[in-house]
Amino acid sequence: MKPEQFPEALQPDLVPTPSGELFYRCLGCAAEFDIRTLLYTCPECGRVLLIHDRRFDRLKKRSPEHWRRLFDYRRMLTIPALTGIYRYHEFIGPIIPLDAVVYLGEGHTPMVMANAPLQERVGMRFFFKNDGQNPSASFKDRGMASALSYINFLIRSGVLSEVLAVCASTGDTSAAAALYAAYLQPRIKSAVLLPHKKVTPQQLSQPLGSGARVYEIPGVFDDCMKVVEALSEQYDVALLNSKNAWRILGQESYAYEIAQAFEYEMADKVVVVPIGNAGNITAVMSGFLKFHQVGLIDDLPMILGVQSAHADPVYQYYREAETAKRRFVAQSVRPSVAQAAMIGNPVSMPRVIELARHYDETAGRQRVHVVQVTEQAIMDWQLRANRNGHIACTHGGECLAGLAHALAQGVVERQATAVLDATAHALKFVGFQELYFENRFPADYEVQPDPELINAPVYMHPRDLERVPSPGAPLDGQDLERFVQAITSAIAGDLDLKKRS
Ligand SMILES: N[C@@H](CCOP(=O)(O)O)C(=O)O
Repeated sequence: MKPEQFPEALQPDLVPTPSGELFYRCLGCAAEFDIRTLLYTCPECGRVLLIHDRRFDRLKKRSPEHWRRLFDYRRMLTIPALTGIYRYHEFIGPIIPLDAVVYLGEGHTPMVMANAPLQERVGMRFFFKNDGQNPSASFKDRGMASALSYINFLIRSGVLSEVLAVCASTGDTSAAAALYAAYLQPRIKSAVLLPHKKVTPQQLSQPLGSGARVYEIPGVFDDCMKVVEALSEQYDVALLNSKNAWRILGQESYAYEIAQAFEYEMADKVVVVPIGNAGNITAVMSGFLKFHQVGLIDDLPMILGVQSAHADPVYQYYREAETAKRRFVAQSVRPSVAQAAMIGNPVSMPRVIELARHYDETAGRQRVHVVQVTEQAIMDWQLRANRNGHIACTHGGECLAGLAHALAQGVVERQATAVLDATAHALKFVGFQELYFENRFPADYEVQPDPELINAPVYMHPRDLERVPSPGAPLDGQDLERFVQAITSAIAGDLDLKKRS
């Protein structure tokens, strides 16, 4: 639909133009900094930053009803820049002109309702939101679309000319960073740091394919992150991890899409996210808070963060019930099937502490919870979900394990409806499925396969078959007939099929 075909009352606001006054604010000392500089930490005290809009209150001048209609009608526009996360332009990056927006197909991922048997097994109604259906097959694309649109904007405004973008990654971030950088080459190039042998082959293939410079280093993600921080402090590079507050803005779109999908009725909703570097839970809380501030939603949904017992620093922090006694302690992580979240020192922890406090305060009760699950539960629930028609990765399994656990503990009510973040596509983590099916998990993962969930291919090669086809050597005539009949009978026997009369 063309803008002039939309209702008149919406037309002036349909296609957003740059507005607002963004600035960085330090979470430590509250110092404020110009948005036109690439900043990741406070130059004064070294703490992380968040981006605020000095003119945010202008958004309250439009009624909630007007916003809802605007977002709904924007769905019908055919302008590429408004097709992805920038449908929520005013909330995500109002200073970015639409011609600087980088859109590679991210956002608006499907919410798939669990089928009846799976809902019954878990004990409540829930959906997976499949962020594995983003272009690089994970939720990180939301944040990269935002961070790279911002860099593109700086290049177009003449603030920057060439950019080397760097990130540390357990796999997904590097895939997304390399993809978006490749789209903007030659002005932007990327280099990614991965912990050697702690990234799946599928994830490793992604930045390689996009042409990034890929470094593998000893240690775990936290070590890569330290090097990337040092690089960004000492050299002119653009850090693309979620330490970069522009990443958080883009990932807020996940919350906006959920609110829109439920017609903004959030009172009885639970949003379940796995926690690794903690950028995602930060963005989800921040997104819902912004929509609440302008009255787009009346209630804040419950946020349920989930961590594996092998990498659970955030869970350990919140385990202490008394706020004043809580102390964050960075952890040394153990091998985890939720490998993307194998992080002992999440860079967004200060943001989580601040936003969770604000979230609970705004809701007037505890609305942010963090639970811990076992590696066994993650694998079992992931496979169970996929057997019921989902494409959840291990982190989707982690969310489902967390939901089942929270339900059993009474943290989540049975009448609620949950949305689980399937953060990446199952195919990225298929190696863990293989280890499970072949019962080959190294002992430190602490995973034993449930025989009911194991599956393996059946090789059909009847012994009495003298000739079988092979590539370049097909069968024909009677040989082909014998082959087809022998395999048909063998499969029918295995499946216990009754012959048609
Ligand atoms: N799970 C992440 C770790 C880095 O997270 P980020 O959101 O801070 O970039 C990954 O995929 O690399």
